[in-house]
Amino acid sequence: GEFDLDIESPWRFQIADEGPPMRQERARRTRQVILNVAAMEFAAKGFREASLQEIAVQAEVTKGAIYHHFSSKENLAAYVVEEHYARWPSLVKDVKAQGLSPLGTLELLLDRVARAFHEEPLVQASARLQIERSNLAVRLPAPFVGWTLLLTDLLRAAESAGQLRPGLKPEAAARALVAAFFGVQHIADTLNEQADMLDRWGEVKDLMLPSIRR
Ligand SMILES: CCC[C@@H]1OCC(CO)=C1C(=O)O
Repeated sequence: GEFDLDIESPWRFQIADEGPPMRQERARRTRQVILNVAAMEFAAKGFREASLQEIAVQAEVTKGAIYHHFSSKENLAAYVVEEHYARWPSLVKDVKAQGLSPLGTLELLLDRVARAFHEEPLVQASARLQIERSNLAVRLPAPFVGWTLLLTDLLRAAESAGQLRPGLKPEAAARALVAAFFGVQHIADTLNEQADMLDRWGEVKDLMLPSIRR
C-alpha cells in the first residue's frame, strides 16, 4: 500500500557559497560539464590529487570559468556531493511509482543505487569525497543518514504490511543494510573500480533480505 516517504529532507543541505545566479542556458550547461568532468577527476584521483587544470582542459573551459562557477576546489567538491544526493529523491519517486510492496520497493531501490555506484562518476566521486571528508575544508552533508532514514520508513511500512520478520526493529535493519551497502561499494571500488559492484551487492542482498522477510 501507499506509505509516506519524506524523500526530500534527508538529502537537502545548504552549500556554503551558492555561486552566481544561473541566467543563461549556456552558463548552466557549462556548469554541468565542469561538474561531470570534475566528478571523473575526483573519482579517479581523490580530492588532493585532482587537478583543476586537468578539469579545465577536459571540460574545454578556462580555470577562470571554474572559479567563476564554483569559487574554489573545495566548493566544487561540495557541489559534486550535492549533485549526487540530489539524484536520490527522483530515483526514489520512480521506484515508489512501480507500486511494489514495501520490501519489493526497498530491494528495487537498492538495486538501482547499486547500479548508480557501478556506473555513475558523480556518485563514485561523491562516495570517495565522503571518505576523504575529514581532510576537506568544506562542509559536506553527513553521509548515510539520508539512506538510513529512508530505509527505516520503508521497513516500518513493511512491518505494518506484515512483511517484516517478527521482532526485527526497522531502524536496526536499516542501519545494517546501509552498513552492508557502504562496505560492498567501498570494496568493489577499492579492488575493482566498481566493476563487480552488482554481483557483490547481489551476494549481500541474497543473504540479508531473507533474514528480514517474515
Ligand atoms: C545506501 C548506502 C549509503 C551510501 O553508501 C555509500 C555512501 C557514500 O557516501 C552512501 C551515503 O549514503 O552517503
